[in-house]
This record gives sequence, structure tokens and C-alpha cells, in this order.
Amino acid sequence: MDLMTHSSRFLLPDFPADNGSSQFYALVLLNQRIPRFTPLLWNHARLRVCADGGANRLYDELPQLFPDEQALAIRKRYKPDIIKGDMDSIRAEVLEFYTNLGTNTIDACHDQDTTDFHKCVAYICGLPNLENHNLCILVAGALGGRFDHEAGNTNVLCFFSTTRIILLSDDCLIQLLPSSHHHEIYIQSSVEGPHCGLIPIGIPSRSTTTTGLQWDLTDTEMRFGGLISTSNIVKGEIVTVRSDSDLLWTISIKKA
Ligand SMILES: Nc1ncnc2c1ncn2[C@@H]1O[C@H](COP(=O)(O)OP(=O)(O)OP(=O)(O)O)[C@@H](O)[C@H]1O
Ligand SMILES: Cc1ncc(C[n+]2csc(CCO)c2C)c(N)n1
Repeated sequence: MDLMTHSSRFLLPDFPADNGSSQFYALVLLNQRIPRFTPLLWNHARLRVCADGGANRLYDELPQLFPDEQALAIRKRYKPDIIKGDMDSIRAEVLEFYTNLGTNTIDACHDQDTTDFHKCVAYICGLPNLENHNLCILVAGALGGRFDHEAGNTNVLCFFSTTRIILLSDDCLIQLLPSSHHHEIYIQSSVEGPHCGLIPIGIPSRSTTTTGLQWDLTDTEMRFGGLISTSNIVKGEIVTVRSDSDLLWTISIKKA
């Protein structure tokens, strides 16, 4: 079984924007409070997409992160490449502002069966010329507020299980660890941890084995209605995970 490695280097303030790695970061902004480190993610991303009302968050909340600068100057500096969704949440003035700046908008109001976030990920995954890149989609504003949205966002991780997608809020990070691989997670202890969780999603895990946690699992069964690993603690610099089913990995993000 192949190894997949993971690192939240994109949260490090001194991780260079032109980081020389083969990773192609895309950023998706959702319609929930944007994390304070969003400008950092923005600088790493080579494609920036707003999911419908996510554009309102960019317009309203990004200038608040730069209180000493003119809101208009910040809005012009942080121009999304694409706004995609069913366009029922983006305000008219916001749509007009970014359209005038040259942002492409893709109206997908005919599809009321997938979320705006799902539509954005499908769009990114369908872009030509990405096959040779190691795509990683960073998602800002994925948690907090409505649980149906949080569940829908988590479902997108499962739907696109072969794509690296990382849900982010001010407080935590969530990603899928597919069972097709075993995993090494390099902990960036200056910005994340120690609280973490491993959660079976979709189906129970008959066997999960970890190293690097305070409460390691050893060929352990996990299922909703039985044991799932919450309030665990990262102990080492590397956490390893092997499981017979897909798991969610979640880790706390430290306050600055
Ligand atoms: N409270 C929230 N928590 C987490 N994610 C959210 C929340 N609100 C919206 N999102 C995410 O942002 C995306 C865009 O939000 P937007 O409000 O435009 O969606 P919507 O389809 O209009 O929602 P609604 O269900 O209210 O009609 C959603 O697809 C969802 O992924
Ligand atoms: C079983 C079922 N439940 C809910 C919806 C509604 N829905 C799901 S995604 C979406 C688009 C949101 O922008 C909407 C309206 C549906 N279609 N099917």
C-alpha cells in the first residue's frame, strides 16, 4: 500500500508563497466567517474561487483583517479568479464589484442538487492541465453556523475522495485520509494541535492503527454508535494512520 504524506505547511507564516514544491494550491472561500489566516492561504493559492455567498465574505471581512488600509484597496488586491454557484446569496453590489474587476462568474442555478461548494470543487477538478500537478484545495470558512452546511462540506471530502481537500476554520482543520493509502501526518506544532480526532465516515472502520497519539489505536474498531476517537492528543512530530476504511482527520488550529 502506498504512503501519502500530509503537512499543514501552508499555515506557517514563513512558508514561502512561491514554495518550489510541486503542490498546486487552490483556495475556495465559502459563506461562513473567513479565518484570520486567509491572506496567507490566498498568497499560496494559484487559483482563488468564491462559492456564491463566499464572495460576500471576501468583500466584507477581508478588509477587516487590514484595519490600517483602505477597504477598497484591499478588495482590489484580493480579487477572486472565479465566482461559482447558484448565485442566490451573493449580493448584487458584490457581484457587480468583482465583475467590473474582471472576475469570471459561472452561474449554475439550474443545479439545485449539489451545493455551491461541490460545484466549485467539480469545476477545479475539471480544469485541463492539472493532471500533472499535485492539486490541494484549501477551503476557508467551512465550519461554524449551520450543521447541514458542515455535513454537506464534509460530504464533499467523501465525494471527491481522491482529491486533497482541506476544510479550514479559525479553530480547526479537517481532511479525509483515504483507506487506499497509509498516512504520515507531519505536525506543524507552532500552528496546530495538540487536540485531534480520527473519525470513521460513511462506514465503520473494522481496523485502525495509529502511532504518535496519546490514545493510539491498535487494530481498533471505530463506528458511530460505538468508539470514535475524539479529544485525542498529538504526542509526536509525526502521526501515522492505517485503516481499512476512509477516516476524517481533524486537528485544532492554535490561536495566534
Ligand atoms: N454556516 C455555514 N457553515 C459552513 N459552510 C457554509 C455555511 N453557509 C454556507 N456554507 C458553504 O458556503 C457555500 C456557499 O454558501 P451560500 O450561502 O451561497 O449557499 P446557499 O446554497 O445559498 O445556501 P442555502 O442553503 O442557505 O440556500 C455553501 O455551498 C456551503 O458549502
Ligand atoms: C434530497 C434533497 N435535499 C435537499 C435538496 C436541496 N438542495 C441540495 S443542494 C442545493 C443547492 C444549494 O445551493 C439544494 C437547494 C435537494 N436537491 N435534494
